[in-house]
Amino acid sequence: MTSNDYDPTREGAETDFARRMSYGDYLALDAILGAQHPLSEAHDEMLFIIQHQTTELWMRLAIHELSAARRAIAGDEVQPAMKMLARMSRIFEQLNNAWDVLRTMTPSEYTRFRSQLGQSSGFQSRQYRLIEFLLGNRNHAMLKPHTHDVETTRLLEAELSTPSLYDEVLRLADRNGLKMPAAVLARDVRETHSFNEGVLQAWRVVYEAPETHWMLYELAEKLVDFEDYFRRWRFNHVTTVERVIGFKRGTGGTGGVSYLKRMLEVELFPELWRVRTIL
Ligand code: HEM
Ligand SMILES: N[C@@H](CC(=O)c1ccccc1NC=O)C(=O)O
Repeated sequence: MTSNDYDPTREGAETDFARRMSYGDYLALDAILGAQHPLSEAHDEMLFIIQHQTTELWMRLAIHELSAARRAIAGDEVQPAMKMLARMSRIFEQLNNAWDVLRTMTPSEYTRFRSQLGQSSGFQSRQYRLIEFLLGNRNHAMLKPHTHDVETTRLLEAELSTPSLYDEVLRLADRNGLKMPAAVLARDVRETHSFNEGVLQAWRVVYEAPETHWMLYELAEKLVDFEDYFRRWRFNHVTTVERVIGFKRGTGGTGGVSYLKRMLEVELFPELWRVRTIL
C-alpha cells in the first residue's frame, strides 16, 4: 500500500466480522456462488448456468410480487397491488434484456456441452410453471414432469386450486360495480379462463369511461403492460432457441421451436386485449 492509498478504516469502516454479520453472510453468497457446477470443459457452460440461475432468482421475486399482488387485490388493497404489478413489468424487462447476454453464445459453442444436459430442460422449471399457474395459464399436463417431486407437485396442485390473479381482478371489478357473469365468478379455477363475452362487455364500460372507473382502468392497464412484457419474454426465448439450435428437438422432448411458437398464442387476459377492437 502506498502512502496515498485511501484507508476507509480511518473514518470508522468496520473490518472485524469474526462475530458480526457481514455482506456475504447476509446474502448467503457462499451458497449462491458455490452453486455453479459445469459438467464440461466448454467455456460457455458457465454463461449458460448463470443465465438460468439469475433468471430463477428473478422468477423467485416475481412469484413473491405476484402472490402479494393477488392477496392485496382479494383484500381490496388496490394501490399496493399496482406497485407490485409495475415491478413485475420491470422484472420481465430485466429478463428480456438478459437474453442479449445469452445470444452471444453461438450454435457451435452450445454444441460443445449440450449433450451434458441430458433430458433436462427449462420445461421442468417449477418456478416458471408456478408463474404460469398464478397468471391463470393452467395446463394440467405441465404437472407431469414434476411427478417424481412430491413437494413441487403439492405446491403446483395448491396453486391450481387457488383463484388466479385475473380471477381476483374480475372479482374485485364485480365488487366495484362492474357486473361480471356469475358463471365466470363461480368458475372452476383449476382450469384456464377462456374468453368470455360478458367479461368483455364489463371491461368495455371501463374503457369507454376511464374517468368514472379510474381504479379498474389503471389496474387493467397494469395487467396489459405486464402481459406485453411477458409475451416479449416468450418471443425472445423462441428467437434465441431458433438462433442456437435451429429446429432440433428440445432436450425436454418437445418439438423445440414448434412447441415454443405455439406458446406465443397463449393469452392471459383475453378480454383486455379484445376490448381494444370494440372501442
Ligand atoms: C440456448 C438457450 C436455450 C435453449 C436452446 C432453450 C431451448 C428450449 C426448448 C427447446 C424448450 C422446449 C422444451 C424442450 O423440449 O426442451 C424450452 C423450454 C423452456 N425454456 Fe428454454 N432454452 C434456452 C434458454 C432458456 C433460458 C435462459 C431460460 C430461463 C430460465 C429458459 C427457460 C425455459 C422454460 C421456462 C421453458 C418452458 C416453456 C413453456 O413450457 O412454455 N430457457 N427451452
Ligand atoms: N431445451 C434445451 C436445453 C436447455 O435449454 C436447458 C437445459 C437444462 C436447463 C435449462 C435449459 N434451458 C431452457 O430450456 C435444448 O434443447 O437444448
